[in-house]
Amino acid sequence: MNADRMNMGVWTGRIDPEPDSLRWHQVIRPLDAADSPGVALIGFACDEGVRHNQGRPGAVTAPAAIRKALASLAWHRESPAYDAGDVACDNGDLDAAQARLAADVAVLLAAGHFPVVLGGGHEVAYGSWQGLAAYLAGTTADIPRIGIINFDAHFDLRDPTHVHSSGTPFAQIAHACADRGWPFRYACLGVSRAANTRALFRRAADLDVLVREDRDITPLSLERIGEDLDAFIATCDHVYLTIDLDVLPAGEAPGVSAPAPHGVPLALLEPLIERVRKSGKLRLADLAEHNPEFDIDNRTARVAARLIHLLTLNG
Ligand SMILES: N=CN[C@@H](CCC(=O)O)C(=O)O
Ligand SMILES: [Mn+2]
Ligand SMILES: [Mn+2]
Repeated sequence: MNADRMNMGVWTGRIDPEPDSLRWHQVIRPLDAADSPGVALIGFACDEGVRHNQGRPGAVTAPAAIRKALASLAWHRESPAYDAGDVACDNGDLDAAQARLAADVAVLLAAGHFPVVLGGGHEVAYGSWQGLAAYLAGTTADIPRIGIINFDAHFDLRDPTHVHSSGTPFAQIAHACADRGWPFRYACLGVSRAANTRALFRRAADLDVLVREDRDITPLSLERIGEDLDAFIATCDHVYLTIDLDVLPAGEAPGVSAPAPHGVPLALLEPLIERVRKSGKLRLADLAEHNPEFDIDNRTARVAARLIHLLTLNG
């Protein structure tokens, strides 16, 4: 494993004296103590891509902030949870950091774990996806149909020709799929029309991306959008879920590089994420763009922790 920065000391919190009152910090163990498959958290302590994308750096400390928020949440799982430590971005070499994350994600998948990657800027996605791709390439002769479901205010489909950043991961994945002769199946939900240029909308259309804008995700449309998501998932063999926390309204997630004036509230996001989890095809998830420097009362870290709790509820 490339992840080395391990600090189990972050896993502390309240301890209730009554029985059956466990919290994450009392249950989670270091990965090297793993004896059976479970959830494996791995941090991507990197905001180099945010820097390359003219954003506000700070996401490098997000993995620790998210672990801290998760530590005190109630434990409702049956199978174990492990902390695999952090992959860091050394000497600003983003491509190398993504490759090291990918290698670790592939190892975790091969061991039967459900990896949840704690970004980091959204450049984490290129590392996460490469890990799933490497694992699948090594285990099946068939061409894998990977569905990427991104909850995000942004497409992150910028042209990666000149710079690799937090704004380019899905364009990089599209190129990687084309090189391999694999289909590129991408759904981006929560997109802000105001925050994405016409060029990006055109690229999304050219790539046949399933797009739902932030303002179109309402209590009334939720069921229909859920059905659209189910139909998308039905065309895929494996799902990679990536959640950019800037999809949430700025009031719910202030601690991000690019806070959303509109956003999609957690109350609408959760039922959609539940559908993804219940599909039985979810292999890998990550959370991106948390920036603790701009958080207010750990709101964003708490939302991230709650989403991890939701994603791992029935394991
Ligand atoms: N991962 C973030 N991507 C956004 C950032 C937008 C911004 O910084 O305003 C993007 O490139 O569009
Ligand atoms: Mn975003
Ligand atoms: Mn993003």
